[in-house]
Amino acid sequence: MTTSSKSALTQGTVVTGRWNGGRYMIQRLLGRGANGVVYLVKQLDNAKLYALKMGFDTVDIQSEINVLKALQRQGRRRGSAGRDLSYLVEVDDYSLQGREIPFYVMRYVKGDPLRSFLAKRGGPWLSIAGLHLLRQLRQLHENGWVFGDLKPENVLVSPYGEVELIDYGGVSAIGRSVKQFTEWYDRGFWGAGGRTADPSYDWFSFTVVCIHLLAEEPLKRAATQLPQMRSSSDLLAIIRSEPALAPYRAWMERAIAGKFGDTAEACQLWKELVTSPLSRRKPRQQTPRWMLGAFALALTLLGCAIYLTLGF
Ligand SMILES: Nc1ncnc2c1ncn2[C@@H]1O[C@H](COP(=O)(O)OP(=O)(O)OP(=O)(O)O)[C@@H](O)[C@H]1O
Repeated sequence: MTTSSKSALTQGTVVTGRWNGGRYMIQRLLGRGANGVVYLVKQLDNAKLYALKMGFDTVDIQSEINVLKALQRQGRRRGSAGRDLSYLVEVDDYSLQGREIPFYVMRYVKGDPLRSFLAKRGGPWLSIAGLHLLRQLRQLHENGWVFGDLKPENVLVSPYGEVELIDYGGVSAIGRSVKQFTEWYDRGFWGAGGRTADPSYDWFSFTVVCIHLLAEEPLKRAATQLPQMRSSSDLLAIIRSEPALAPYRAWMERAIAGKFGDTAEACQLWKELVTSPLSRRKPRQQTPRWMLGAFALALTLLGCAIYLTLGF
């Protein structure tokens, strides 16, 4: 695909599907990645907002669509009330300057990427967002898929810590090779295992994502060593020494070693640590009064989110 599909469509442009005739008006650009451009659009028939992704490459976007369709079918078959049933809205082509550009329409996820969410809310919110993220991964794994390219940019978080995975371009069937990955979060990069798609591949990436978000500097130092020096021991050393990771230490050691029975167990253990006293311990140093107030408010909000998530 040439630059015509890579350059952004302007606000107000109406994208009409060639085969189904769906009409979507571009509201604004949501983001741009390696595989496509994503717009916020309004469906003209019902004025609902959606996210519309236009692919740069027909093969890449088609494989993403195939995964989303398969997830939808599996969700229907199992009668799951999961999100996948409504995530993919429609698939079509858009004719632009004599070219057919494949696109798909999906649910618009209103949220912040994981990094900005934690920057706004504070590190302890990783407990709740992490639990939601693990539940999303469990759903995928139980349906026979591995997410593969797990990284902070592919995780959008709602104000209460609910999580949506976006970008299904890296999803692979369990047992196949992981088809898309990003160095730091890749088990192979750390010499810690192969790139066969199995649930433990995602547990590993999940752990490096958490380390990246809570202990960026030591991770950066370890990742920029010579490849022959790099190993999972570097990650374990960070996990064991960084105070911000202390609440998650035991869980992360198991994740790096791939030692959960399945992702349901990984979720259960994460849930237990989220509710353990260590993860809720308050900082001890002298803190200005206004900051204590803000901290108390943040703790209350976090408490509410945990309450809602765990369904007490
Ligand atoms: N459903 C959605 N709702 C809201 N925003 C979205 C949605 N899907 C994607 N985005 C935004 O668009 C950006 C690019 O989307 P996406 O990651 O799917 O593209 P990509 O080309 O596959 O990216 P990558 O380079 O990571 O492979 C995302 O970072 C996000 O900000």
